[in-house]
This record gives sequence, C-alpha cells and structure tokens, in this order.
Amino acid sequence: MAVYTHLAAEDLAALIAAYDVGELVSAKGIAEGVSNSNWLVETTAGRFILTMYERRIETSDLPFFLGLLDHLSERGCPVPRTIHDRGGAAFRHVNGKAVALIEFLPGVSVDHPTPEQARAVGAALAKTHLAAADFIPARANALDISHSARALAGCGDDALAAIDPALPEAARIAGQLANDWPRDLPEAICHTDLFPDNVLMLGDRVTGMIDFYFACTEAMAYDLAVTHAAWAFDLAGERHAPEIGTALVEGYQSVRPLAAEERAALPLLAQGACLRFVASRTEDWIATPADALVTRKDPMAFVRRLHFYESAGQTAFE
Ligand SMILES: Nc1ncnc2c1ncn2[C@@H]1O[C@H](COP(=O)(O)OP(=O)(O)OP(=O)(O)O)[C@@H](O)[C@H]1O
Ligand SMILES: N[C@@H](CCO)C(=O)O
Repeated sequence: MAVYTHLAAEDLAALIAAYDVGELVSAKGIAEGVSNSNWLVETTAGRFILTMYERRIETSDLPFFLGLLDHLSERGCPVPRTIHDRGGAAFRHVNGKAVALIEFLPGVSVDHPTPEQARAVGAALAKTHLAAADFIPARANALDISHSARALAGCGDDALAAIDPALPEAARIAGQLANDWPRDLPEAICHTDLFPDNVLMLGDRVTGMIDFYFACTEAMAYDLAVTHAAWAFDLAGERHAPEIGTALVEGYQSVRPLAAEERAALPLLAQGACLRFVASRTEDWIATPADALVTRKDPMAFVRRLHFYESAGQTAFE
C-alpha cells in the first residue's frame, strides 16, 4: 500500500481550494507505489494526482523534478504537468509534508509488453532526451556506478551471501565497473528508472511517463540501457526477450540515432544499470523485515540480467 499519511477531509478541501481546479468531489488513496502517498483526486474540473512526498525525496530537489515535468510536458512529451497553486507555487506543505498536485494522465502499465509497445517506449524516451536539452538545471546521479559499488561493498560479503551466494561476486563486478566506466558519452536529463510501472499506455501509445524522482544528468545511452534492462526480460529476470529489446532500441533510434561510441558502450552501461538495481534492492532487502507490509524486490533478478549482459555483449542489443 502507498498511502502513509491520513489526510483529513478538511485539510484536503483546504488544500484543493488553494488551486484553481474547481471544487473537491472525491479523493481515493492509490495502492500502487512504495515511496510516496498518492491520491486520485476528482474535482468539478477533472481528475488529478495528489502526491505527498514521504521519504527519499529532498524538498530541495522538488523545484528540479516538478520544473522538469512542466518543461517536458510543454514540449509535447507524454509527461504530466504540475498544477501550480493560485500563488504560482509548484508545491505546498500540509502538516509539515510537501505535496504537489499533478495532471492525471490516462493509460495503464503493461506487464507483458509487445514489440510495438516497446518501440513506442524507446521513441518516447528519446523524445524526452531531446526535449530536456534546453532544461537548464542539472542534478548529479546519486545512484551512479560508484555509489552502487560502495553500497554493495558496505553491506559486507557475509550479509550479501546470506541473501544469495552469488551476490558477493556482483559486488566485485561493481567495483571493477566503477573503474572502467565511460565518462565522455553525450548527456541529458535522464529518467533512469523507466520500468514498465512508470509508463502508462493505451494500446501501442505511450500516454504517460511518470515518477521522474530519480531524474538526473546522465549519459543518454545509460538511460536506454536502464530501460532495456527493465523491459527486455521476464519479471524474474530469467528469460531475455530479444524482440522487446530490439524494438526498444529501434524505437529510440527512430528519434535519436546512437553514436558509435554509445552503441559500443551499451553492454557495459547495461551491466551498470543492473548493478544500480542490485544495490538498491539489496539495501532495501536488508533494511526491510521479511514480514513487512511492503513486498521486497528481489536483487537476484538483476544479478541474472547482469550476467546475461556480461556474456551476450553487443548481441544483447541487435
Ligand atoms: N500523472 C499520473 N496520471 C495517472 N496515474 C498516475 C499518475 N501518477 C501516478 N499515477 C498512478 O499512481 C501510481 C503510483 O505512482 P508512483 O509509481 O509514482 O508511486 P511512488 O510511490 O511515487 O513511486 P515508486 O513506488 O515507483 O517509488 C502509479 O502506478 C499510477 O497508477
Ligand atoms: N524500479 C526500481 C525501484 C525504484 O528504484 C526497482 O525495480 O528496483
């Protein structure tokens, strides 16, 4: 579940009255998501998403994230714009917590994408990279390969091996990759977490890209590698789905062709992408009791993908 805070009806009504969005009709907590509390809010003017930032997100980063949504949406990307309050503010505070009202976009997240859907996702990702070119603020990637290597090393081999005997080896690969990481690839503001649950679709059309709360200045090819690792496998990370991966890369290149050095770097970038999720999932695994309400995500699903990219090399992207 992801409604961590109870919002009293009068607080909600007072909040909505600060925006020019009509009268409050209803508000329902949204179960999906784990980081923030989200409500689907209906007013006499339409539907909106109300997000309360609960953890992980620094309030000082909100102008960057919410400004990025507005920037991309103004440039025709399927990204929800931020609704600003009557005073022009992109976010407000309720009971000491930051909240933002976000445009509601139609669509559903797909569990089993088709190649046509993957092609559309690749094209939509490339469009955001191009549209972000004139977004001035920058934000460093706090979860880059050096962070993944440090985070895994910090867990210690015993704790890693207790989760799975193959995890300490993944930690060693992270240390090696941090040394070999390519530094000169073309950058833009990247989503860096474009999993299927962060994409809304209607048929083959991408209607929404959401959850930009890991967005940062990164190599664009890395963002494509993250998306490949997130989309081109079954959920367990056991089976590579080459037709999905190929369609995703083709869709991306239909909008923004990759330079030769970006293509050459993809296998290594994809291993780094896998390690980013191995690291965050491992840390969460250790920090979350097995009987907690939140379901822990399995780090091994990305260790298997890591080894796939290691052995497949360039063929993973053909
Ligand atoms: N702009 C939007 N339009 C329509 N639905 C949305 C929108 N934003 C979020 N949602 C819905 O709310 C759900 C939860 O949102 P989200 O995934 O952003 O939660 P989170 O807790 O912030 O993120 P996460 O769990 O990925 O860290 C989504 O799965 C989607 O169904
Ligand atoms: N998309 C991530 C969670 C957000 O970091 C995962 O599946 O591990």
